[in-house]
Amino acid sequence: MIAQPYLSQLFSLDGRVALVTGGSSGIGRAIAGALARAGARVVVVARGEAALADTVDELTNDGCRAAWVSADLGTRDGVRTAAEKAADVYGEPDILVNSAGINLRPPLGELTDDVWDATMAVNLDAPFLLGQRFGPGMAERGYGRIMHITSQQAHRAFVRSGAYGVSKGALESLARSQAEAWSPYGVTCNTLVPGFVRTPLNERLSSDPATVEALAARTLVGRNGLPEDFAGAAVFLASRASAYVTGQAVFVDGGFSVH
Ligand SMILES: NC(=O)c1ccc[n+]([C@@H]2O[C@H](COP(=O)([O-])OP(=O)(O)OC[C@H]3O[C@@H](n4cnc5c(N)ncnc54)[C@H](O)[C@@H]3O)[C@@H](O)[C@H]2O)c1
Repeated sequence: MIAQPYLSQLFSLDGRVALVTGGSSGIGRAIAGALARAGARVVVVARGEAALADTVDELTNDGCRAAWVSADLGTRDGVRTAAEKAADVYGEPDILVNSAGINLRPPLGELTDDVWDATMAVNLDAPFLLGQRFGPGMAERGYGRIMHITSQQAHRAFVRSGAYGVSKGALESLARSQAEAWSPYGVTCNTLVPGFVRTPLNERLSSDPATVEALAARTLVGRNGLPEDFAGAAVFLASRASAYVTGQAVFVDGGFSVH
């Protein structure tokens, strides 16, 4: 039987350090906030200093411990430099959340090498490199939580899936590889799969009310997602409560994927 004090400790992130890429906007920002409010010290890594500073101000004003690192995760040097700067703040992370992502939407027929490379760099290479940098240390310390934010497009074709769907499908596979390598050492690796969430990522799609309504109608809950919908799942996957959950795709999509 699980005693009550033990149950609340299960979800606590006190003493943990988290690195959240894309933590200055949308889903990543909501996750960074949730992890910080659950007790973690959080470093947000993204592009754009104003949004980063604003995110960290919000958290520190709320009594949380948070810091930011500005980086271009679209280059390998950018990722490596960001990783070292982030680790300098509170030490190596126990929790790594890869939320930074881009969705350039040319149909496959019009896809250039440049769009392909840029998509893979941010959506797939950066999560891989950060995992390689921090996963072994987590395994050595006996506790780690890696989460990647993927997409419905990892699981089925959509209009203009192009490079984006491929990058997210590969990220699902990366999570399983990481889970296979590190789960025996206390490091779980999972993905969070959103439905449609209005954020700067899909500004153009979001500006068409008919599309937004049609997407909401495809959920079982009857509405599109909000960044805050990811808070609970992220705290669960970051905490000791999820010790036996690894290599999984956790759909936070209001039932979109099963409707
Ligand atoms: N919004 C949705 O409907 C939706 C659906 C499925 C999947 N996703 C995924 O969720 C994740 C978060 O998306 P969001 O909707 O919150 O997007 P967003 O545009 O609100 O945030 C993206 C974040 O990534 C960062 N970023 C982008 N390119 C970067 C780069 N080169 N270097 C450093 N940082 C960079 C941005 O600075 C920002 O913080 C993405 O991986 C996205 O693919 C979103």
